[in-house]
Amino acid sequence: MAGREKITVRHILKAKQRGEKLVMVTAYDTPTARLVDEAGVDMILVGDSLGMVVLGLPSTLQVTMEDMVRHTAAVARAQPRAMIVGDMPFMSYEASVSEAVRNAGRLLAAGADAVKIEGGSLYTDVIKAMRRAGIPVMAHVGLTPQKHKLLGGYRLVGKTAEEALEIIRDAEEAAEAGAFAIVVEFTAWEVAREITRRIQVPTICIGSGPYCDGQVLVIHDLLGLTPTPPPFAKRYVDLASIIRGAVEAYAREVRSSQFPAQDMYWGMKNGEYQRLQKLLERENQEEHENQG
Ligand SMILES: Nc1nc(=O)c2c([nH]1)NC[C@@H]1CN(c3ccc(C(=O)N[C@@H](CCC(=O)O)C(=O)O)cc3)CN21
Ligand SMILES: CC(C)C(=O)C(=O)O
Ligand SMILES: [Mg+2]
Repeated sequence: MAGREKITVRHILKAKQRGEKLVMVTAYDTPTARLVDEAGVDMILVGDSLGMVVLGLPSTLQVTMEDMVRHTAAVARAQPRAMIVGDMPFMSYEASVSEAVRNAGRLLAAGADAVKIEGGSLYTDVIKAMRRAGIPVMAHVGLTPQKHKLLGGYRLVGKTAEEALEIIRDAEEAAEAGAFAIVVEFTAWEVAREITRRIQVPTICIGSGPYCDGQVLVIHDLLGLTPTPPPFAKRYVDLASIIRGAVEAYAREVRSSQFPAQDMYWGMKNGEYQRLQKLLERENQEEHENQG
């Protein structure tokens, strides 16, 4: 998508009508948000994958509103042209509609342009209430990692006609309730294609094939910083090797006294070192006099 102006919900909807693919990637901090924005992505997802790729947590279930507010604010400080989507963490929108709207409001106040919730049919009340509050909301269907315990792990979903139908209904009802886009995660490709054909709002896919209006990837997977990435995550660069190599070079140079070299340290003003020596000598003498 060309142009310099801030990307809004209108742009995202128009992209589908024009047949232009949408590009989304995660970011969790200011410098990364700046870089992915300079690369020209349409949307930055401050994902709750934060917990797994940045905070070292076992799953996304441990991620809190406080985590999401802090990292959404960090991304917003990059002032990206891309739309910032803040993931609603586990238990921030399930217990009640009013709590969901309040928590979504916190993410917008932190700088998000929209929020994302995991679910479809079961969350139409939440989607409608957010719309009523003027909060753009993205839905997320297929594999929903916050429900991995119920789903039985992080597996491909929609492989049977019954399961496929359920996912298609999720997407349709979320769109009907007012979601402006739908993330379709790790479904059989036919399911994502069917959803993409049936709904007016764009589908943003991850691990669900090419017949979608856009794609999303976790930045650490794309950069090669995830030790065991999901099978659908393409690694565009091996940053892990690059980082390890750079730090090994630094360690070598410190141990061999090559770093810091002459051009990387600085001295006092002319004559000041000699004056310092005299000051130190005088202090030494005074100490002796006081003792004796
Ligand atoms: N780094 C990262 N990238 C992601 O895309 C991502 C996260 N983390 N965390 C949140 C969710 C979880 N996702 C995942 C995680 C693992 C698999 C995966 O490895 N699937 C295996 C089977 C694993 C199992 O059975 O336990 C597969 O081959 O299908 C898929 C999606 C996608 N999301
Ligand atoms: C995998 C994407 C869609 C996500 O929800 C996240 O990064 O948290
Ligand atoms: Mg997420």
